Amino acid sequence: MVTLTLDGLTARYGRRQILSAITVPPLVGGQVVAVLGPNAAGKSTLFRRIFGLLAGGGTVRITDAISERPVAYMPQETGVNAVLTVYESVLLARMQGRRLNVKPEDLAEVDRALDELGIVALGERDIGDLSGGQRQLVGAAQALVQNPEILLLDEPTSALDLHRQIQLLSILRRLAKERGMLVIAALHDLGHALRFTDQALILQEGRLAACGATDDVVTPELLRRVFQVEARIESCSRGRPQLIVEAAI
Ligand SMILES: Nc1ncnc2c1ncn2[C@@H]1O[C@H](COP(=O)(O)OP(=O)(O)OP(=O)(O)O)[C@@H](O)[C@H]1O
Repeated sequence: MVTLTLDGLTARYGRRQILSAITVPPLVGGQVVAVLGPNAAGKSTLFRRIFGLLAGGGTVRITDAISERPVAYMPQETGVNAVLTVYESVLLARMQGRRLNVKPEDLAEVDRALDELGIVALGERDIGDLSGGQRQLVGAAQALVQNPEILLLDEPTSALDLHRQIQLLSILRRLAKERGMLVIAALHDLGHALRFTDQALILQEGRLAACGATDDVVTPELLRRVFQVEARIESCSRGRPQLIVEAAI
């Protein structure tokens, strides 16, 4: 199974240090990992550093990958500056780094990604004409169509309605298990993190405040210390953890 190890990662913008020595024990495929933290904690910077868009100290080690390009990345903001249909944009994402020699299996993968995300009906629409939420699902399709072993998603649910948030997180969880994929997603909804993710990395001011099984790590004490909210975690009638926020501190 693919494994990602982060060892002493640092990153800076100009002279400003953003990430300080982020060391994370091996993250193994088949699970969903949440990257959590307040605004400006360094979540997007960590994704850019892992994907190689940003240089810095420390090492990003990927072991036991099968493909040559095992990582796909969906940024927080997916710019739309091309006149392409949704289908074309997802196909283009599929062909990244390869000659534009489209094979039937490439088209099948595009169909599969659109189908997984429930956006087949958007296929012929221009991406520039989509709503924010629709565009976010297309961004997820563009990442998924690459059949990555490691999928990095920067706030993939921020523009989605509640139904689609739950749908996308459920799909990611299923695909992680089915394909042995390592899904790493930045999330602001800690309740969703508790329900849909196996592990969590908590960032605070560019440092790793905690990491481990989400249930173990997201505690009232951490919510107070890092997220500055007074909150409880209770079990719902189905035994799932439920986050109840009392107040901002
Ligand atoms: N291109 C850039 N140039 C300079 N500073 C940047 C740049 N991008 C981000 N920063 C700074 O780096 C820090 C971390 O930003 P980052 O976007 O990684 O945070 P984040 O945890 O993803 O935040 P959010 O939850 O608000 O999306 C912030 O202080 C931000 O102002």
